[in-house]
Amino acid sequence: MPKTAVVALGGNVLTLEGQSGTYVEQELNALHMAETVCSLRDAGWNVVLVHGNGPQVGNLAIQQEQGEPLVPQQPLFCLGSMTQGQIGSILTLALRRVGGSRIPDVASLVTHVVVEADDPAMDRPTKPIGPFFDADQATLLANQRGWSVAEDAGRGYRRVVPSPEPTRIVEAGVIKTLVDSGVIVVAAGGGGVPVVRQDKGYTGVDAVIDKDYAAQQLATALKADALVLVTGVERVLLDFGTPQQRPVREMTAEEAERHLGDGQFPEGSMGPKVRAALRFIRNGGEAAVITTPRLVQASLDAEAKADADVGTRIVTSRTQVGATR
Ligand SMILES: Nc1ncnc2c1ncn2[C@@H]1O[C@H](COP(=O)(O)OP(=O)(O)O)[C@@H](O)[C@H]1O
Ligand SMILES: NC(=O)OP(=O)(O)O
Repeated sequence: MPKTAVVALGGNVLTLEGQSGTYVEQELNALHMAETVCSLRDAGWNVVLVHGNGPQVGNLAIQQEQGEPLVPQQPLFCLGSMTQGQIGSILTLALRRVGGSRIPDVASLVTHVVVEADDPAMDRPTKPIGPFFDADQATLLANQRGWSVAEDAGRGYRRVVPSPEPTRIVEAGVIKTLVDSGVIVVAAGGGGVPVVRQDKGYTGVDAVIDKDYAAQQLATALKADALVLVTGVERVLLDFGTPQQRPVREMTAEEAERHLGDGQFPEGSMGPKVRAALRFIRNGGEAAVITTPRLVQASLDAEAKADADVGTRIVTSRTQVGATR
């Protein structure tokens, strides 16, 4: 029975820092990610890809604003579904191009994720979307357009929107059926389209769910063997951004919890990744990995030698002596 990895891919991996988000940029960046997924397939893993959409959904929201009054704006949750189509298509094309006959079918699934209507996060915008601005531009845009803006992990200012906790993946059952039959599935993109339960069915709410938390929910629901959080840094760093910063090769759940409690990982960047990894382990998962596309394969190798070039592994119990550096 092949193992299953749920791989979360940051929106910032598709639109790199300094890029504006053209189609060609995203297409090229997706090819790198496709190489990683194809190597995982070659190593016998079933793969579910959960992509971010922060840069893309924010760009789309600006395009919507510019379109007024010629065409009506669509709600934010609906823009989330549009980015699932956009990025799902880019990833599918990249996988087919890189994988050719090596890979089976690829399916990108519009996915809805249930949130609670009374989640306090709905009144507290925290999720950065769209382009980066300097402080003056951000203040101007906030005044002109009624945006909430905030500083994003030392990289500049961005629009921020509510980001409630995902509680259930509506399409988890069909995703499992596809994965079990060997299909590479792109699902819960952008954290999923946020919906709340109604008497009959669901209705969308204006928010952007954190894709790392949605990926964890999905990984737990699928009883996946690994949760892989792909981002722009090879390893999680302790004392990030200080002269004392140092990489972590392996953290037990207890250590991850302690470092989170000590405020080592900022909300809106590394915090959700470490918390998602921790939740996966606490809900029965074996190992979670945080790294760049280049090191995914090696990082999933639990037997990797102590000096191997790997990312950060979050595990139930220590596998390597002296692995936390
Ligand atoms: N403790 C830390 N260790 C490593 N990177 C950190 C840490 N704290 C903040 N970061 C920053 O967080 C970024 C990852 O978060 P983000 O860019 O939001 O992720 P995503 O790839 O999902 O878009 C890293 O590239 C790094 O700049
Ligand atoms: N939805 C989401 O978490 O997107 P990013 O990973 O791009 O921030």
